[in-house]
Amino acid sequence: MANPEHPRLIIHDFLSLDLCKELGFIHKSCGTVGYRPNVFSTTLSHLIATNCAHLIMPFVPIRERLKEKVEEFFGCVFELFVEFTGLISWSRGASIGWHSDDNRPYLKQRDFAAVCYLNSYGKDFKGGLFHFQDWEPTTIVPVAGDVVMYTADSRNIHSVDEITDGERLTLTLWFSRDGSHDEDAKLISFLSQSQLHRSIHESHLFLPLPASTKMYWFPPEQASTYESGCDICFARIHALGYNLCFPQDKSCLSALDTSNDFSETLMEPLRLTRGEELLDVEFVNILHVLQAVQFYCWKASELQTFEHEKKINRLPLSQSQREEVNRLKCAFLKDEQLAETLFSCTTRDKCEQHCFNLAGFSAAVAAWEAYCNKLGKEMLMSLPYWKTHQSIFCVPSLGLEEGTET
Ligand SMILES: O=C(O)CCC(=O)C(=O)O
Ligand SMILES: [Fe+2]
Repeated sequence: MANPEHPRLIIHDFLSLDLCKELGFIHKSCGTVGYRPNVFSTTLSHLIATNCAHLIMPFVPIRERLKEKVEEFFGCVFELFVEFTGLISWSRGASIGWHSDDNRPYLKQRDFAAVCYLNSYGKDFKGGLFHFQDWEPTTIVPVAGDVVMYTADSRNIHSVDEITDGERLTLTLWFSRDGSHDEDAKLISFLSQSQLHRSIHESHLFLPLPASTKMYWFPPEQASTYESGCDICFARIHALGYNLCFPQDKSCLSALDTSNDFSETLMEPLRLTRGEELLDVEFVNILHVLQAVQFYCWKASELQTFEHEKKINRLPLSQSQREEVNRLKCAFLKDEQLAETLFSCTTRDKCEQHCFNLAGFSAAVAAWEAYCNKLGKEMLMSLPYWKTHQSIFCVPSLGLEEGTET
């Protein structure tokens, strides 16, 4: 039963560690610059907009379980709508002072919040403790898998300490009693539009399509000049020990030299380099590269047994490729120190972040494709049911709830 003066609930191990890692993969390969300084976010509508609608599938059972739990605990069965779902990460320097989550006129529809911690204090980041102003518990130490639920009103004034190292990651949902703020209805309409020309019977490649380059440029206020800061996708790739260059037959160097609008070059085919070597595989754009390297990071230890036919070779970098790598770095990583501050964690073992073997990486590229195709199929099969019910849910006949936690 909720304490009527401060209705809140903390549940440990609500999400499995693998689910936390999967959502981490989605955020680190699809996120954009967020709404506050040093904050990055991935919304479901952004996933749809970047041709990654299939990546909303892992959220579906979690949203359902969270909504049920909130309804049950706060005593409002079958009353709530999900108003917002998003992955939110905070890097060094981010914090938030005392506030309630409905504290703006445009946020009044928010009745309840659920914050799921996807990584852990002390291991993945420092700082970032959550505090309630009144009543117990006064402090919550974020641990991967735990969730805190509370009413969005002034009975639950809270704050988050400044992050001092690493990247703190959460899945945050807000719930409303007001059906006109139902996120599902908007998402389904957007999804229907975006999937109009797709059919379940065709096999598809679910390749990401970057949004406006401004959404990936940090810090955002300097987006128009591109004179400082970095592209966050580029920075994340770099933080994992990789660099980029163009495919052989392509010379975009002139664009880098002369045009201010060089940012578009990351929307074009790219290849990966590591140290003095080129990995001989072509990606359609920077988001494609980022998904592959983040997937490898997520799954590295499980890929030994994955059977596939994608054998990637490595070649020594030529002098001109080396120059190209450096020029791309100069263009998209104007402030290398800043990128390091945002996306690497000094408490973390660097070897863990940087380990690489070619067979594992080749398997990851193939396994990523299989993963996307599986989710894509499930999404396309679910969509007609979602449209009919105007609600996003696990369609039982598809067995989608198999992978969920209990
Ligand atoms: O991430 C958290 O622990 C809480 C974040 C928060 O208070 C908010 O986004 O309003
Ligand atoms: Fe909050």
